[in-house]
Parts: sequence; C-alpha cells; structure tokens
Amino acid sequence: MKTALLYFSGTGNTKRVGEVFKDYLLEKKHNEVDMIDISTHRQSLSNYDLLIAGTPTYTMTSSRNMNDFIQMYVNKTNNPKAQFITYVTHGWGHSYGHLTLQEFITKLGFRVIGAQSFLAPSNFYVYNEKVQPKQNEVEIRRLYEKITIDVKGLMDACLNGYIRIEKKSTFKKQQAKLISALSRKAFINQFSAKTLSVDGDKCTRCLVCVKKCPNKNIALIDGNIRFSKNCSACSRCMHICPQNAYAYRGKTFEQYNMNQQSISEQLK
Ligand SMILES: Cc1cc2nc3c(=O)[nH]c(=O)nc-3n(C[C@H](O)[C@H](O)[C@H](O)COP(=O)(O)O)c2cc1C
Repeated sequence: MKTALLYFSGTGNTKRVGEVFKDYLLEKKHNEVDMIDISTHRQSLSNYDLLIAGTPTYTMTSSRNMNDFIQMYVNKTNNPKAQFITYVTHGWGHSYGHLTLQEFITKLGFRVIGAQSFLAPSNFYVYNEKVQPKQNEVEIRRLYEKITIDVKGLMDACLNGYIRIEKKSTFKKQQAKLISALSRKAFINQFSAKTLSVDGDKCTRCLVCVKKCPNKNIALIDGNIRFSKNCSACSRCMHICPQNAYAYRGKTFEQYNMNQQSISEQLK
C-alpha cells in the first residue's frame, strides 16, 4: 500500500500528528510511506493507494492551503485507487475541519474512509489567552497520549475496511464554513498585515520569515519586513523568527516551540 501523508503545518503540530500516522503504518509493515509538506511540494502525485491529509484548524475549519494543493496536484487519473483519510489539529473546543476537508475531497470524486480532529497543544495563547491559555507539560503529554491512541483507533478501523468519520452537527459545520469564508475575506487574508509588526532594531534581516512563509506573503522592502494580503494566518513567521522580533498587535509574546521532538520521542 503506497501512502502519502500530506500535511500543512504552520507551527509543527499537524506535522507531528502526521508522524504518529507514519509510525503506525511502519509498525504494521506498510513501509511505502511518503511524508509530503504541501507548503514546499510542487509536483503531481501518482499511484497512491492511501492519502492522509492533515491541516491545522483556522476559524473552525481546515486550511485553504490543503484544498488548493489537492486541487492542483492530486487527480483520479494519476491515482485511480486512491482513498483519503482527513484530519485536523485544533487548539480548543470543536473543529469541523476534518469534515469540511472530507466534503471537498468527496466532491472531487475520491472516497474518504476516515476523518478525525485531534486536540493538540495550542499556539492560540498568543492571540487570546482567555480562549486558550498556554498548556503546561503535563497537559501536553496527556494530549499526545490521547492523539496516539486515537490515531491507532482510526487506522485500525480504516485498514480493516471500516469507514470511520468523526461526526459533528451538520448545522454547526455549515455555520463554521460560512464564518470561515466570511472571515477569510474580511480578516485572515490580511491577518499579518493588520496585526503583526517587526521590531526593526531586533530584526537582523536574516529573511527566515520571508523564505518560510508558505504563501510568499512576506517581503523585505526598503530594509523593512512587509506583509501582503495573501496570509493564511498560519503564524509560522512570528514563531520561527530567530530574534523573536515580531509583535502581535504591538505586544511581544513567548514564541511557540516549533522544533519539538516527535510525539513518540516525547512519550518515551
Ligand atoms: C489564526 C488561528 C486561528 C485558529 N483558530 C482555531 C479555531 O477556530 N479552533 C481551534 O480549536 N483552534 C484554532 N487554532 C489553533 C490551531 O488550530 C492549533 O494550534 C493547531 O494545532 C496548529 O497547528 P500547526 O502547529 O500544525 O500549525 C487557531 C490558530 C491560529 C493561529
């Protein structure tokens, strides 16, 4: 079984959950597994039997980057046997992203055999500490243990021929889609331009943020970092900056640790 693990991951959580899927598959002797970072991969995919697609949750739904990638690089002609599993990571409460992604992929003519959301450590504390305070190590460990158990449950079912979709209220899913579409136009696309700034004294012009932005939304103009209006709010730039030179709405913040070990390493 040739499997592609497609992931979009602004700050690392979704990638780490992807690695849990990969560990599971390798343990079951499904050794043909490619992990594909969709923010850098620019080639059509061919002859995959299983595609596992994961994104973070932004305003309750999945990231548009995954829809754009699948539309451009995955088609039925090149992957006639392909089936999908969708997942999202999210920081609190509910996410409908695994279902909005399922809906999108089903419309393209693929069969979706699994869909699940995973509560992960949240980077959202930077924006609103009341909605999601920064979790401590014990809480994070508990989340990782649950993710590992849930991935196993999902994969055990799907590989044994069952369809396993984590259900949520259809009304709330439609509501989430609407809010997400409206907020994308009104806010998300301009997220960095409206809310982020870079301290010109701290910034060394290393251009890490410019190079790592998945949307090519950041540029150095006249010696200053500037943002365009094609942001997906993934927040990678502000957490990856080696000088912590970014501010959110004028305030500095504790960066999210993007370079954590794999979940299996952390659970040892
Ligand atoms: C702009 C933004 C919006 C978010 N919106 C939600 C949300 O609506 N619901 C939720 O549960 N988590 C939300 N989150 C939290 C992320 O989905 C969560 O931290 C995710 O695991 C990040 O994944 P990544 O590290 O792979 O980028 C949001 C995060 C950001 C940066």
